[in-house]
Amino acid sequence: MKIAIAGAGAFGTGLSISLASNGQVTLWARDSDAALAMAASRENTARLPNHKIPGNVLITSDLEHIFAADTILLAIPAQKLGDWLEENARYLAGKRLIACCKGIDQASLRGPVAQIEAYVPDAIGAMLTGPSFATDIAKNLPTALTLACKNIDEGAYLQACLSTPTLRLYLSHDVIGAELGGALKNVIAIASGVCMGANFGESARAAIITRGLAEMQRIGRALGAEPETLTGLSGFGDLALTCTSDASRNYRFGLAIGAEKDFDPNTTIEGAATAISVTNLAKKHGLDLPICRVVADLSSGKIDPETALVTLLSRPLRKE
Ligand SMILES: NC(=O)C1=CN([C@@H]2O[C@H](COP(=O)(O)OP(=O)(O)OC[C@H]3O[C@@H](n4cnc5c(N)ncnc54)[C@H](OP(=O)(O)O)[C@@H]3O)[C@@H](O)[C@H]2O)C=CC1
Ligand SMILES: O=C(CO)COP(=O)(O)O
Repeated sequence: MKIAIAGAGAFGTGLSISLASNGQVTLWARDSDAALAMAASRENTARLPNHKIPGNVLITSDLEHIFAADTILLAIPAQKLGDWLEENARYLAGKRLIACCKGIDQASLRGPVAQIEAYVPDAIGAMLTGPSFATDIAKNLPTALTLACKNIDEGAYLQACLSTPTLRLYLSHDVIGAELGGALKNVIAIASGVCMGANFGESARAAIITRGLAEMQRIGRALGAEPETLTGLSGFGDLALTCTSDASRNYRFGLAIGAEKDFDPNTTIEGAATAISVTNLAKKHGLDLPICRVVADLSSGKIDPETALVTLLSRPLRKE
């Protein structure tokens, strides 16, 4: 298997470091200066500083190197994936394309694998997702992820090739569940951060995490996801990590909203755009996802944390 990674952000770089323990890997950055600097210093100082990139990672801005691989990990933010796939579709036919991003596209309301299927129908689409900070992966700390692929033989092949002694992949055929878990946990992490930033308390955060999981299960049921996926690594596992750790950018974004502080607008915050996508998806399917809805309004500055709290608490009492 010839492995390439498109997207040299924190996650793409972390994955390249980890997968290099299995053999040669190609890492593609869209910016040629960034690629040259990384190749010279063997470090991604902008996105993943203080982690050495091994010599068997070819760092390039030349897409030809990506297209020479049969297996391409897509570590490009979810809102940018569709355009990238559309632009490069003719070179991606027949390849194994593994989405490593977490989100629902705002324009199409599709998850990452559905985007692959839409733009490159004859590729083998898969999803790599679950609780994993790029820094932990780069340090080869023990990590367990879900590899979801509808084609179970291809999935098993990818599981074997992309696992390392410290990166343990569990196989699933439930692509929709894996897409939804990764996407929604970021939305709930923002809510969790807002809760802590606004000093609503740890009990309230536990309620948000639990009711957030209920929203994940509600939309999962409507879209045909398997319940076990949403309580597995790619659902509950990633929700637990992201809702409780300062290392999460989505959680920190929520903290800043809660504390009414500024936040670097150049940070990748998948949950903000996805909150809007999910709210629209819920409308389309006649579902009530109140936490996702307030996160969409908080992220776009339409409401403040107090209003969000009143909105959530004043809803009619109901059965759990
Ligand atoms: N960081 C983490 O711990 C984890 C991240 N993920 C997921 O991985 C995905 C990427 O996140 P992450 O790497 O952290 O983000 P970063 O912000 O660190 O990097 C984003 C990368 O995407 C590139 N990029 C942005 N827009 C485009 C585009 N239009 N075409 C091609 N490349 C583009 C950026 O290039 P440039 O530098 O030139 O702007 C940059 O290399 C997200 O969906 C995230 O949820 C999943 C698990 C863990
Ligand atoms: O997805 C992640 C951990 O699994 C990374 O989370 P953030 O994008 O919030 O940093």
